[in-house]
This record gives sequence, C-alpha cells and structure tokens, in this order.
Amino acid sequence: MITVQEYLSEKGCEEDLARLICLIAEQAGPIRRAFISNQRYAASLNTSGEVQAEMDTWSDRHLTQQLAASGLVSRIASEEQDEVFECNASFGKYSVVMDPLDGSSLIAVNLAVGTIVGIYEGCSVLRKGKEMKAALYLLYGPMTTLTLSIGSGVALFSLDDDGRYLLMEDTIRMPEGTIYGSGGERPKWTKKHASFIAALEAEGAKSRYSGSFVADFHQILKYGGLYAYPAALGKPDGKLRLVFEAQPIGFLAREAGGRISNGSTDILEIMPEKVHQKTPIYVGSRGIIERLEALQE
Ligand SMILES: O=P(O)(O)OC[C@H]1O[C@](O)(COP(=O)(O)O)[C@@H](O)[C@@H]1O
Ligand SMILES: [Mg+2]
Ligand SMILES: [Mg+2]
Repeated sequence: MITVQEYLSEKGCEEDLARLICLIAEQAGPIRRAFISNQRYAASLNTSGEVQAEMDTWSDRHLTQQLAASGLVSRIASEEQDEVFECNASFGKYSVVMDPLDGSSLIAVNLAVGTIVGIYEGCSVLRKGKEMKAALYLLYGPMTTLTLSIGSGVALFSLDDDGRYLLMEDTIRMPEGTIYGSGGERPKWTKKHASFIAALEAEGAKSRYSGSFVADFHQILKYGGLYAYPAALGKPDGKLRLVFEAQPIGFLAREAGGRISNGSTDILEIMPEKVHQKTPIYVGSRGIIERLEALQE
C-alpha cells in the first residue's frame, strides 16, 4: 500500500499543496490524543450561536497554529472563529476553510467525529466550492482515516501505527444507494422534504443518522444514498455552514460521482456572501439528488 505522500506525487500534486495536505493530516494524532482531557463544553458560543465544546476550541487553536506556522497559508476561515484569521497574507499560497471538529455533540458519547478542510489557491476564503484545489476530512473512528480529493477522484487512507497514511481505496465511486440520514425535527420539516423522505422510505430506504456530518456522509460515500440537513419551518437555511461543511464535503461528493444541492441548486456553484452563512444540504447519490431537484416546491 502506498502512502499519501507517494499518492500525491504520483498524481502530480503541486509540492506545496502536498505539504499542506500532509501537514493537516498529521494533526489527527494530536487531536485524537486531546479528546481525553477535553470532554466538556467551553463557556463560549461560536458565531453560529452554538455552545463550543472544549474540543472545538482546542482543535481550532491547534490547527490554526500549525497552518500559520507552515508559511503556506494566507487566510483561514474557521467555524470556531468569528473573523477570518490572517496568517501570512502576503506570502501564503493557499487559503483554508475548516470545521476543526465536526460532530461535537458526539464527543461525550464516544461516537465517530471528524475534521473537515477545504483548500483554495490564493488569499480568498469566499469562493465557489468548485474552485477548491483540495478537500479532505479526517474521521476519528475505530481507524483514523483521511478521505481526500485534489480533483482527480476520491482516495481513502488509513493511519497506521507508524504514523503513515496508507492508501486503502483510490477513485471511490458513490453508488446509487438506499440509506438516508436527515437532520432537523420531523414536525418542522417542510412538506417537500417530508414527502421526499417518505418516498425514499416507501422504496425501502433505511435511516442511518448519527449526528456527525462527517461520519454520516462517509457512509453515503461508500454505500450511496442521501444525507440531508434541510431547511425547516423557522430555519430556512437549515443548520450546517456553506463554507466549512457543505463546500468541502460537496467537492468530495462530486469527485466520487455524487452531487450536493441546497434543494434546488448545485451548492458548488453558489458564491458565499458571508463566512458563516448556513445552507440547507442534500448530498448523496446523483440519481437521488437529481430526483429531488426535479420536484416542484
Ligand atoms: O444535532 P443535530 O441537530 O442532529 O445536528 C447534527 C449535525 O450538526 C453537526 O454536529 C454540526 O457540526 P458541528 O459539530 O461541527 O457544529 C453535524 O456534524 C451534524 O450532522
Ligand atoms: Mg460541523
Ligand atoms: Mg464543528
């Protein structure tokens, strides 16, 4: 099995981008080791108004320090920071968008959580998702895995005991699948969302929803199906963020032959206006997303 460094070199990945990807992937070790002493909630709220878990702020600080020290990054947009962090605005080749710890509500119950990262060339963090140079997520499950795309398909790596990420699967293709996970409170689902989920269930779809976007999406990437965090009555933009969650995950979904939509439009075509803006998310098998977008309101 080849390492992530060898994979990136074989794909002809630009050297500094490869260095940045490996630097980020290497932070899985320190982040995993930090869980045992960061089990509680901090006394602070993030810009989305969510109580921050200690692991949210720990991971955010740690990743920001590593990225700023690398000399490769000009700006960072983080779910856990109000403002865009200016690193080396004049030197850094790349800008990073990140959800340092995704699935925070599951930390206290030891379920799989992750880190989501998108990388753009240049110094702007408000870009269309399709312009991403790389997207990745780390998944802290029974194994620590890195799911990565640099625009030539999606590859999966597992971290071994020697700290190497070994290639487990290359060019992952998302099948048309029959599992779905939907966030939000069912009584507050819109009629369109509720009837779409009911149609999937009538066709035998099974619900798989843990409360961790990264873990729930990883199942969809492998088995096919649908992950949704929809608009709800009183919450027209849903819960998840366009820049830190939807764009990187959507880039990976599309690279695997899947699609991501806000219910009517390809999210990778949307130009963000604000760093912390939210969006309804439907991500999964191409056929399912195309069926959804063909539905009338
Ligand atoms: O608890 P809910 O409302 O089901 O929301 C779960 C969703 O919220 C999230 O935890 C939000 O992400 P963060 O944990 O990074 O804030 C997603 O990972 C998950 O899909
Ligand atoms: Mg998240
Ligand atoms: Mg988070």
